[in-house]
Amino acid sequence: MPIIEFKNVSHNGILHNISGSFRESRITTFVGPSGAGKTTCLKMINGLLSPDAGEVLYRGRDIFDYDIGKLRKTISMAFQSSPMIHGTVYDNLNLPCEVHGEVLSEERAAELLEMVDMDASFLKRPVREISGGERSRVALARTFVHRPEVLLLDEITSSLDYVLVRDIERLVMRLQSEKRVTVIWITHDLEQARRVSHDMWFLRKGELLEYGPAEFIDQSDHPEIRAFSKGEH
Ligand SMILES: Nc1ncnc2c1ncn2[C@@H]1O[C@H](COP(=O)(O)OP(=O)(O)OP(=O)(O)O)[C@@H](O)[C@H]1O
Repeated sequence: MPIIEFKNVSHNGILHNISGSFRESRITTFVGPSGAGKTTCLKMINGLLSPDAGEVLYRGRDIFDYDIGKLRKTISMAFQSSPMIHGTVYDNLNLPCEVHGEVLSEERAAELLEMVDMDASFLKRPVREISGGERSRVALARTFVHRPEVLLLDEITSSLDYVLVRDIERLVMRLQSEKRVTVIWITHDLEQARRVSHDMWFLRKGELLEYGPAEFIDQSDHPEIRAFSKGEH
């Protein structure tokens, strides 16, 4: 059974009758031209938006049948430019706990940093003093606070230079394979999508033109996909 499934999902004139699924413990990237509805789709998966028609299923059940607070622990999200609050790295890692009236232990915080190859001395550092690459690592560590089953990543490398982009890609791939999480990742960068994807979803103008194992992006007969894969968009 797919871990997540869209069934005839439409939303606000932005998404049109989307039906498709995501395999568990895989990296699926959302690709397609700007304005295609990628972010809108991602927000449907953790209940930030709801369909006007159709349903989004998590392990076979409509996501709105779940307690939405619990669901957001299971399905965690990181956005473009890694929004951070003022304060220390610890304060930022603690944020998802604070939202749920919990407190993150120092030990767990150190463990989370270790997962992203940072040492515990960073916990007391103000975030304004850390580098862009370290910020991205902290943002990624933060998505793991509640031991999620699914990570939703929206353009997490778009503000980084090429070397750091590759570092973060390797990190996500390592964490995905170690923790067996399901990753759903929006990227504007088709080369990045080719490097990291097991599967892809190709969206255009709110329609899902094709999805499945990533190779289709270079083998599709669909003229729109062929043009996109050759950079003609
Ligand atoms: N709250 C909203 N109200 C009305 N239109 C919206 C809203 N949010 C997004 N849109 C529109 O819906 C379309 C899809 O937006 P979305 O952000 O999902 O696309 P995207 O594929 O993620 O785009 P990009 O790659 O540029 O980030 C766009 O035309 C956008 O302007």
